[in-house]
Amino acid sequence: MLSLETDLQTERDHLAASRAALKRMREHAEDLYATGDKVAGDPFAAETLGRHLARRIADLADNPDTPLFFGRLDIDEDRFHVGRRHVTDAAGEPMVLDWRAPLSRKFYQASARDPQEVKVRRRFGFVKGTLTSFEDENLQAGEEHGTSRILLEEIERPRVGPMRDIVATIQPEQDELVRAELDESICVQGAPGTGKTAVGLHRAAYLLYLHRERLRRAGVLIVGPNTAFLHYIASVLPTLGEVEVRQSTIEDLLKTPVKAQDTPRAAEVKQDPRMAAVLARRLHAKISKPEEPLIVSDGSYRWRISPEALRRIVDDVRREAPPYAIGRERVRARIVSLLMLQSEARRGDSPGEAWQRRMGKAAPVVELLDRAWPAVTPEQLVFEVLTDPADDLLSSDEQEVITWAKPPKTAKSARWTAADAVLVDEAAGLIDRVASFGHVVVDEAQDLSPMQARVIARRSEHGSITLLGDLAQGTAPWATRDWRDLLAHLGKPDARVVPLTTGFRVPAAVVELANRLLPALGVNVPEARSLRSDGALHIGTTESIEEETVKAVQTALTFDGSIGVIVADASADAIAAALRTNGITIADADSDGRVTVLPAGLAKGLEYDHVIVVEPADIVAAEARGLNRLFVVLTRAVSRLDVLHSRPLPTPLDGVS
Ligand SMILES: Nc1ncnc2c1ncn2[C@@H]1O[C@H](COP(=O)(O)OP(=O)(O)OP(=O)(O)O)[C@@H](O)[C@H]1O
Repeated sequence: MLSLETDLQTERDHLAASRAALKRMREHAEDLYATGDKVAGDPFAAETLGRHLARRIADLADNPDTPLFFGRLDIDEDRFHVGRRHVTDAAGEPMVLDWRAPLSRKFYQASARDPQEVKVRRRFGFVKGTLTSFEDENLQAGEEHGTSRILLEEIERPRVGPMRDIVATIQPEQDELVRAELDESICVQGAPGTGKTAVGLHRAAYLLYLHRERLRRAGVLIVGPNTAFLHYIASVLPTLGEVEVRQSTIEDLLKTPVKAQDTPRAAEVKQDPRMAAVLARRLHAKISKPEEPLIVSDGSYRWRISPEALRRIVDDVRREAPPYAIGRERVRARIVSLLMLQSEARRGDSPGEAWQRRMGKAAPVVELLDRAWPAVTPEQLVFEVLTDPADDLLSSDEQEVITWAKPPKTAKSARWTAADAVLVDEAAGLIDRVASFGHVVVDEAQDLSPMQARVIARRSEHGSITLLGDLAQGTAPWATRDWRDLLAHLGKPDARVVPLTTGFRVPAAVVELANRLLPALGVNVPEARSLRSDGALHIGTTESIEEETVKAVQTALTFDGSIGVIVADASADAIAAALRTNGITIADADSDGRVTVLPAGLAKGLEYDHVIVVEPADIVAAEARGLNRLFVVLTRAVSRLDVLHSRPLPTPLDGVS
């Protein structure tokens, strides 16, 4: 007992010393920042150094509630504390190792079967930033805790506020994915709550640590399903010291403002991959073979290029298949080259750059280009296709549903829909190059349409992707049923597909209930196995659904943590009103309350300690993939789930009580 207390005190001393060392590192960076413009040679260097130091200072911020280290490795006679960032003492000796350092990997991967030279692995328990306990595994003596108490406490803690990092408790199968190589694209098929989002965010942080310069230049992009979700995950990367990652929905990646709505049928046709071919064909149909010679004067001489030579140029460039606008410039450049050759032959010397530029812009050259390879904007191309979608790739019925109901006069006055915005992006990718990110993480990827997948493919052409999703949670009309199909649209057909099946969120009883839906969902995915045997499930029938919901929320408020009331989208306002009438504060943009009323359509990716699902039959009836939506909704609960219904439960849940 005495030795335990002594040990605890030694660790607390190390924590205090590490804090002091971190403070010293931060002060040093602040001093450098203050004198940066004196040491840097020129204003540009000063600016770069300034930005670097400002980032470094932000990196070194100490948050008293977030422990500086969470583990220790004893290897030979050395002890290494593992934490969120490197901390060194005044002599440069490590006091805390960053969790992403190569040596730290042993903290996550070592086991009694394969100790990897680790004698003892120690995990620390903290309460509000104070070190209160530790747990040792003497791996070389064959001692290993199946499921650590500290991990169980972490996953069973009440969830309030945004998502937190999981660095202290990353599991070996998650660690494999987090530390995959930068050039490897991976697809994670994970049942609800298996840590897909967590893995994706930690992989981004890991890659930024290992390939900082390369990725800072090319950028890292995280794509999530909606802004509520992005808000929920927004603080994970900053707590890991990474602030320069772009987080966006697919819609926000696109430049076109959305001002109109498609019918579901029109949206479905527009999101079909054949539309990519329709746009490409329409674009290339604009290219034509010159029939007339080009005759152009430079003020001193008149030059002539034969139709055959012009046709050869157009044919060659078409075969090289560059983006369309680059093709147009290539044709122009080759015409100017031919003119230069003629000029050299006649005058005996090479004309200068100004002459070349002038000839490239000469009216006859521009007229020829406008006929043979006319300039076009992405909006113009989509406008033309939606004005007259005649193409044998589409049935006449499909052509009809996507034709403008009220055709705008010009592309500029068009009111675009969300699916049109994707088509405009496709057209933009055909016309010009799109900048590629170094790495892209896509969450809830099962819902991407093929055309949306191509939006991502263009932005990750020279980078890798981490695709995260669950086929069982696909709710969009075009949601994929097979990862290979989606990976092909993403341009990464050979990516590894890895399953995750250990659930960290949803208690076993709730997983069991949700798994009853799986056979009816038409997808082939492994079932989840919950790590949590705690939790409570309650299914209640009632005459008055609103009254019962109010009662359930009042009971839920007697426990700790967040409460999510999930209802069919159309009933959300009525339920919120009933709760307010009964004096219950509901969280919204202006207030933080513990109770959220969530339309089922927005539940994806989120979690609440206590979930109250109101009238499952309505949630199922609201959309074509309503059963998949119910599967999502049922798996949001961390500790307790109430299912309230006045109508019969959907068939796969028949007989549960
Ligand atoms: N290794 C871990 N240690 C502690 N908590 C974990 C671990 N892995 C995941 N979690 C927690 O489990 C919960 C679910 O994780 P996450 O949201 O990443 O799962 P998901 O697979 O993306 O779920 P969904 O399918 O619902 O989108 C989160 O609260 C997360 O912090």
